Amino acid sequence: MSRWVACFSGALGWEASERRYQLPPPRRGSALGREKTREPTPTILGFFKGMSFPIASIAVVNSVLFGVYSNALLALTATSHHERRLQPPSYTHVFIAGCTGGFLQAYCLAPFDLIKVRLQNQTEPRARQGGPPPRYRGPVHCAASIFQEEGPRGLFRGAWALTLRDTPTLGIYFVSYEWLCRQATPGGQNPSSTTVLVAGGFAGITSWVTATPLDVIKSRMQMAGLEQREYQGLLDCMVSSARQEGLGVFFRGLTINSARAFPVNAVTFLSYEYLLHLWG
Ligand SMILES: C[N+](C)(C)CCCC[C@H](N)C(=O)O
Repeated sequence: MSRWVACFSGALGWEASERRYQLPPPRRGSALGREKTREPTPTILGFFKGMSFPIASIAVVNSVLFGVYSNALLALTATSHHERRLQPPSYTHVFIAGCTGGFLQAYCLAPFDLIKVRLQNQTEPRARQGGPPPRYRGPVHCAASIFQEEGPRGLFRGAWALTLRDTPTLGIYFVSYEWLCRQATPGGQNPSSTTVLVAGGFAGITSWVTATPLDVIKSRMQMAGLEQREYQGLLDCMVSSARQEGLGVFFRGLTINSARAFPVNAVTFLSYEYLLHLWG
């Protein structure tokens, strides 16, 4: 039980905006014929658009990830968290446990992630006078509309790409974290808070670097239902994106993903370790 509770530490993670992944929007008419619409004044709040929902959902998702990971590691190694400092698990076991956690969390994450991507890509500003109302009024309305318009399976659009993105990369995530902690910690001792922060931060970067190509594809597939653009599947999305925009498309958002990954995952691992220590 304590292990699952500890996993709520993950509530600290959230994901950056997805707008960067989409194709550039079509130009709106020439300078002469351009409509005079009043754009709302940009505010700092724009950076937090659509964030309340991911923050709430990430608690559930990270609980599943860290809960499955630590229980899978327990089943594989038969050693508790405390015993592991003296009998460290093999990297193969860490990788398998991480992949298991990644695989299961991807399915819980899929509908939340889809709603987040759709809301973040909604470009109609709420405040525009006389403009079209936003397609989705909020997360619940978004979920209900997807369900109605695209069916229950619509809520799992892009879930395959998400599973492919998260299964191996979360294995890499936990292996990097373990490896970095072991490098900086004398045998048999617990890693210091600084080590946990730095190792967690770099583990986040490593896993996002490896996940970014499939992250781009996943987001495009999730938007496809809305944009009336159908891809035949994952491979078709990859090939057509690469054809139209070159191979660089697979690394779109890499810098921002990595910059965000360091603090988020540093704090996630610190709270995970701290809570396990408290209740483990
Ligand atoms: C596997 N992938 C790279 C997608 C995520 C890995 C880190 C998970 C963390 N919650 C975060 O959002 O950074």
